[in-house]
Amino acid sequence: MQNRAIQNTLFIGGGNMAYAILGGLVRSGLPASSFHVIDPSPESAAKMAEMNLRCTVDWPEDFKPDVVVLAVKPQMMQSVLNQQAGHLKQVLLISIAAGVSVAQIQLWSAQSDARVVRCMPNTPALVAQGISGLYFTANCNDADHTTSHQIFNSCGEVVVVNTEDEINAVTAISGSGPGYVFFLMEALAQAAQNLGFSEAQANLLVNQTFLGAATLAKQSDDSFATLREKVTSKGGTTFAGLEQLRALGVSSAIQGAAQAAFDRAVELQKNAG
Ligand SMILES: NC(=O)C1=CN([C@@H]2O[C@H](COP(=O)(O)OP(=O)(O)OC[C@H]3O[C@@H](n4cnc5c(N)ncnc54)[C@H](OP(=O)(O)O)[C@@H]3O)[C@@H](O)[C@H]2O)C=CC1
Ligand SMILES: O=C(O)[C@@H]1CCC=N1
Repeated sequence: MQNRAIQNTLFIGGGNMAYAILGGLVRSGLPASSFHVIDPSPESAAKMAEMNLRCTVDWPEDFKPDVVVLAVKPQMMQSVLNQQAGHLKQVLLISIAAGVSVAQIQLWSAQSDARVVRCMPNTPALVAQGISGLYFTANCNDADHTTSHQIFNSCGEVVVVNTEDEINAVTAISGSGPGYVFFLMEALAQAAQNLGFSEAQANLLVNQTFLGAATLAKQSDDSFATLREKVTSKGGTTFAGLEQLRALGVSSAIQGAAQAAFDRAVELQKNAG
């Protein structure tokens, strides 16, 4: 059973990530009238209209939200919170911005006791296959926990972290993670085309390989390493391919990518302050 707050939620920022979360929420069966989006861009308004969601440039005087999701770029957060501070008293503030701290949100919204949740979702939320990290400030009440879980469970799975720094780590792994995965998919699809497949065939081969491997890994008790070994016949083709990945340092490169994303989240947090 949904509580009332989730059906009274305003998003500030209606870009890619807001669209994905709202897509998950609407597909979960919540009425479009539960939500309102503020975004100055006509493209965002058009995309929201596809889901029958109201999107305005200014604060809607006829919509009094219980929850406000802060979904603008980190660099915009200070000016947005300064501008909207008068509307944000008593509401639950859920920020999805990378590298913007609870202290900054409380300072910029002029509410030192604001109930703030830092959330790090990812774009597969759009197809209810997201994963979101949630960090709750101590002054969030039980209803805030329930509401936040309901919002992000409607878009996939939820992991609660106990320290704010862990949200930067979630950002580096699953927040940015789909970007790394799509990068790998692009590379494998290019390899398929190099071997003579059409673009459509290449995309089908790659899509189903990633989907199948991820589904198998999720449903299996085997570790990722064991699953990899089960594909790799002695002296066979996978072995030859993996040798090349090892020789080129792909594992270190991926760990380096996650570290760079983490460092950038920390840097954004420092610069924003
Ligand atoms: N994309 C992702 O995969 C993820 C993103 N995030 C976080 O989500 C947040 C949004 O990212 P993303 O959706 O990718 O970014 P987008 O640029 O797609 O969306 C931001 C939107 O906010 C709009 N905007 C700008 N100024 C204002 C304003 N004053 N009031 C209301 N809206 C405004 C922008 O309009 P305009 O374009 O006209 O400036 C744009 O439509 C970021 O903080 C990011 O860290 C978190 C997890 C994953
Ligand atoms: O790239 C970014 O900064 C955002 C945060 C995680 C995914 N996209």
